[in-house]
Amino acid sequence: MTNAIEVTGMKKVFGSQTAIKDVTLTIKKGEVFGLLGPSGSGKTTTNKILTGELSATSGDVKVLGMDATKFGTSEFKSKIGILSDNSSLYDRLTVYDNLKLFCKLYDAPVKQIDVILKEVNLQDARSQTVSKLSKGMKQRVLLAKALIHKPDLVFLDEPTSALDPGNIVHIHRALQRLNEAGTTIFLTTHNMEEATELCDRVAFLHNGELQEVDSPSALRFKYSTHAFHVETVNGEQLVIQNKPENAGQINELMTNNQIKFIHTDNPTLGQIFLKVTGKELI
Ligand SMILES: Nc1ncnc2c1ncn2[C@@H]1O[C@H](COP(=O)(O)OP(=O)(O)OP(=O)(O)O)[C@@H](O)[C@H]1O
Repeated sequence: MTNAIEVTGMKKVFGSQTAIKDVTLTIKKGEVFGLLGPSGSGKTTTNKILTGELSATSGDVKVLGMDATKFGTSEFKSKIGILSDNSSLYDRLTVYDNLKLFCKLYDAPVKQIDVILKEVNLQDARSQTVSKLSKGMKQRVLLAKALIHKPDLVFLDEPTSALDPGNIVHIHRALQRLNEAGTTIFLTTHNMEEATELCDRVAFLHNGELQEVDSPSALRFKYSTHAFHVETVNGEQLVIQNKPENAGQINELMTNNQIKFIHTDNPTLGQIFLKVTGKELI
């Protein structure tokens, strides 16, 4: 099995509202995949269907080779990790005791606690009571909880939303190390910088439909105007198309030491999303 997730024609209807229209998607094992979309686009619904919290109205959903009928089984639960809005901790217990409880629940060895606390850079907080932790530290404990049983695939719903830059860096580094060790990551976010930094591929979700699925780099190239933007030492702003016939102009500017700044037009994922859907990502 080389695919971690296989979704064909997935649809989810809530009463009169269709939250997910017709999503078809394959995610390979070992990938970091980002589902990007603004509020209400269907990210959480997708996540919940893939983790078994909700059933799709129609379509086929396979996760780690198992179809949706297996999503309630302990085998399925032992292979996936979840960090979402619903994830919680026991406030009155220490970080260590919280993780010890989850070790019991998942049948994971307690020696894994110190390994995972190191991964999220929280070794020094192991004896602290959870209620006394900052929001960012709590989020890192929640990530540790999602990873304590060494799942093959982790679902992360907005893992860094409203966190300060320091905590975001700790979480991103932990996710990168996790992925290097072979874990597949399914990330839902509306944070385009996060997606650009972490994801091998992203998909744009707009009104319950996928609009683009590709690597951030391929999307930025596809939607680039392929022009050089030059600011000269005299403050002149030039836009020069990246074409062989313009090589002489750039060469002349360089030879005469006229270039103050030069950069290619690299649209951000947020700008591309706006171009594709007509909507802001946030
Ligand atoms: N249980 C539910 N009952 C009715 N409608 C729902 C339910 N859950 C989600 N929806 C609707 O489905 C659509 C998609 O919601 P969803 O929560 O998946 O979006 P989202 O992209 O995760 O948004 P956010 O970033 O704000 O969490 C929304 O219009 C929402 O109102």
